[in-house]
Amino acid sequence: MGRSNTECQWPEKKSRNRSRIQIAFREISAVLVLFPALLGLSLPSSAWAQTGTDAKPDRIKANISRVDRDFIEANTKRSRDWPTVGLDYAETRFSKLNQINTDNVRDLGLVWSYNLESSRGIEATPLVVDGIMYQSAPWNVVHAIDARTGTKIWSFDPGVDRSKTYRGCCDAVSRGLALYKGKVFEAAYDGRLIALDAATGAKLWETDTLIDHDHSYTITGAPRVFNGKVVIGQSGAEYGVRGYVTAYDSETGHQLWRWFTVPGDPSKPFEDASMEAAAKTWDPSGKYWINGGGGAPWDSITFDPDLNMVYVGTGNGGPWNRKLRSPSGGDNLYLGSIVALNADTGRYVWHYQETPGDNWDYTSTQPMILADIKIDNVPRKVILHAPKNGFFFVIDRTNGKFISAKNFVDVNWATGYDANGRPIELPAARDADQYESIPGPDGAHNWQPMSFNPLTGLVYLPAQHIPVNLSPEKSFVQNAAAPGKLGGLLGGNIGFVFNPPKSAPFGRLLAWDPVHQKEVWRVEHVSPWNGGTLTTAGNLVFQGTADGRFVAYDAANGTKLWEMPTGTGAVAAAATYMVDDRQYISIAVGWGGSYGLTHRATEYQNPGTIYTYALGGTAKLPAFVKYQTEGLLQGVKYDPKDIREGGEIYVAAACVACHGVPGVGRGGNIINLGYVSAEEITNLRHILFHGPFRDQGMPDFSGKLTEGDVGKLQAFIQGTVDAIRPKSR
Ligand SMILES: O=C(O)c1cc(C(=O)O)c2c(n1)C(=O)C(=O)c1cc(C(=O)O)[nH]c1-2
Ligand SMILES: [Ca+2]
Repeated sequence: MGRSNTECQWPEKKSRNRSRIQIAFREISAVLVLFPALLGLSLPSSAWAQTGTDAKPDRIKANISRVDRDFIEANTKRSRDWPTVGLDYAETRFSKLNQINTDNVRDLGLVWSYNLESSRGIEATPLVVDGIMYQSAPWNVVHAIDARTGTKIWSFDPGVDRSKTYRGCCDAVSRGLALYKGKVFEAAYDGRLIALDAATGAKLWETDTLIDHDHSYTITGAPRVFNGKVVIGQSGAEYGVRGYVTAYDSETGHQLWRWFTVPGDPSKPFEDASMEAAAKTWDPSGKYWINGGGGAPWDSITFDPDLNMVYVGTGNGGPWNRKLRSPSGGDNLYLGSIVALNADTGRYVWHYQETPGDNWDYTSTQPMILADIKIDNVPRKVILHAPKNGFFFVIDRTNGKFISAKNFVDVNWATGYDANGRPIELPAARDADQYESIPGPDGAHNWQPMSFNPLTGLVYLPAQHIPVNLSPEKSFVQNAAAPGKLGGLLGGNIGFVFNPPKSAPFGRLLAWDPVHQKEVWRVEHVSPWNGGTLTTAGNLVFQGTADGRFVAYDAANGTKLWEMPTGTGAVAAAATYMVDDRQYISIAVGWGGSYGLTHRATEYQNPGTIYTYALGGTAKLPAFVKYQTEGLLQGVKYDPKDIREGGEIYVAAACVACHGVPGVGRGGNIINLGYVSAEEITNLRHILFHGPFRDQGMPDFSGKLTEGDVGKLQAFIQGTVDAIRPKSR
């Protein structure tokens, strides 16, 4: 599906006189987007006018105590509140509110803004019940806010050790919170599940959800709560972990059940029959269990109260390259799958594997929507899903049977799915020594939530194209992963690639008809990595964009009806709710996440901010802060013969993942090393060894890089910048 986008070109194609090396390095910035989150920028925090709150703890306690299954199901009928991350159990992000609609949306104005005082990605949709808003920010700082006025009620900082941020691949993000019977639940980056008193922010209990701390586990996903159980997965499949989901008692934090996504060491007893079955699809000669095999369920978990099933979206293989993980092949269950579990026991019920034998970081963790739709005039209970691999899936959620799949952007790894729901693969995608992966590892759709409007019958999907050249990693050391350690990255599929991808990246908003599996309308954006969507009974779709706008479209045809600037790129999805009979819309903005670490599409770098809008709102936007850097790096001494080896170190030590390619692009939410002062690069050893940015998550390279490596890195950084510096005539 999808017209090809030929008018966009890589910028370098327009200029002719560039050396091969600079082109290579430019393309690496698009290639390697998935490693430890390092430097943040410290931002000035502006003063925000706030007008107070009358939200007293007793009132909050009384209201949030009501949030249980009955409340959430009742709210699904009217959408007055936004009590769960995806609005309802089905995670439709379709609000029945229509006070704001296509006729009056032009009168939408700002009511308040709230400074989250952060410089990293904001990915969470706020929860709002009875006018009390709960928002999670980077490193899991939780804010409780009066939604009428934007006044802080309380905030809670769980004290995540920021110097360990490099343990995760893709920024210090949190995808949201959960509410249940008077408590706020959050899963912290360091693996703790924490219950807070919704009225006061006091910690009620916390539990360590990680099975070990030697492997590089983190958590970025939102917990889900149902029937007194808090369910959470974790992240780390780029770094060698074994994925699992666990349910905890919402009152006490005691573990109730756990289900692993991939099998463990076959010489030990299997945890359950589903693991025994899965092990048959892995080649034990890969010794995959030493590093876990992957499958980290780092985002989507949904619940169907009627079927009493929990649906888990599982992650990619670790390492990505199947030849290293499972040398003789195999589907490697349950990577890249949707798995249904019994909600009471966590026992496996069914699975559908969207990407058998993953080789490309094609996770199925992307947000699911449970919908009841008619297909061939027969009512079906389905899951709508657009995982990274570029196909839109409709799956029967009662039994996991494949109904249909269609690519929603161009893909080059498979031509389609057969009637049994198996992809028809193109051999080059696994066998080529160098392969332009489309979709690339950032996916044709990533975690940015889609929404489904039953009135239009359309899914609003933030789609993208970020091609990446993959090549088997020559220096890969089997089962020796450790972030920030030379040669220890677990990609296994990312060599030092010299040729740029042939196609240009893009981002677009798609309106997708899941019944007929076809695109109905699209909006082209200036950049990939745009926000999740919200749709309403006012016939509207709302989306934040990478280039710093919050936009409303007509849900039927995609006509743009309204927009406001946001002062930074927006990636999270918005929420809407009623307070005192007035409909509000809130979005938390803050540029970041995997692609956002190294790329940007705005000239502004405002701190993470919640914007709240209503009809007739007249509040002023906060001042926008220009993104500023030093000029192009100049004057660092180096030996040109060190450039190439320095580049290999720059890739292997994962510098490129957070800092991009020196001088190519001016950085995402982390600085590009081509735009810092010569002193900083001259003194690089002081930054690499026991350096000053450890408290922002940069690894300490002591003992991992040598003094000689430092000189080579300096050569690569300054040499690359010199290669691309515009020549004076
Ligand atoms: O395999 C994993 O464990 C894992 C974890 C995460 C994460 O926790 O954020 C991401 C990914 N993979 C990933 O592949 C990916 O594209 C990605 C994007 C983002 C983000 O927040 O922007 N996280 C992640
Ligand atoms: Ca991944």
